[in-house]
Amino acid sequence: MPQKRHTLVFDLDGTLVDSAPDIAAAVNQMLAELGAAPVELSRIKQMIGDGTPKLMERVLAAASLTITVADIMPRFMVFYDRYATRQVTLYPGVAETLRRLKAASCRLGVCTNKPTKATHAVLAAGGIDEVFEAVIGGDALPQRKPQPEPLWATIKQLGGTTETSVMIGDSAVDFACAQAAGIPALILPSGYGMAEVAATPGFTRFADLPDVLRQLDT
Ligand SMILES: O=C(O)COP(=O)(O)O
Ligand SMILES: [Mg+2]
Repeated sequence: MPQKRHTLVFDLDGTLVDSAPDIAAAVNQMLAELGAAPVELSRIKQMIGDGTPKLMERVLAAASLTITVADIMPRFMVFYDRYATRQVTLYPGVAETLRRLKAASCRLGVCTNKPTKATHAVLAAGGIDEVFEAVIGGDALPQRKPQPEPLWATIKQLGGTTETSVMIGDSAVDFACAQAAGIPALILPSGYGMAEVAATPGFTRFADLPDVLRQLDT
């Protein structure tokens, strides 16, 4: 029997994959085209987690550019898709742990604020696309995390309920989304959004997940 909470919904950027170098490359290629100076990777990491429009708003502010997000977005997405899988890596233990959970009859989904096209490209590049039965990207619905709708949609596609589900993420956005949706969140300490949210005690590496899930039942 799988554990009580066996519908597992994962965040992508900063949780399953280290995608910040690719996102930074896309940002900085776009800035170069606009004649602006690059933004450091460490700063860009702090801008990831609320989706690409918010990322762009923060980048434009950091670079003191007055062009609007709406005007620059189509061009940024060209760079975003071009660079999406150049350097991306899975965090240690991710592929093995996901397969282990799947073998233990868990249903796995992704609920990310990353745009859908790049999400599928990253999952395929990491060789983990077939373990997920539901993938909801940041542009899939009118709402995005921390609003609960994309999380509820992922749970529904997985055939779960709020009683069977857990969100696994790396940021205050994931935490707030899980709270709004009415399910527990497990937050890793290694991601991008750690300035405003505490990591889940005992969850220091992705490979801890099966043990942390078992403890949720007790
Ligand atoms: O694209 C983003 O801003 C973040 O994506 P995430 O929801 O997978 O962390
Ligand atoms: Mg994230």
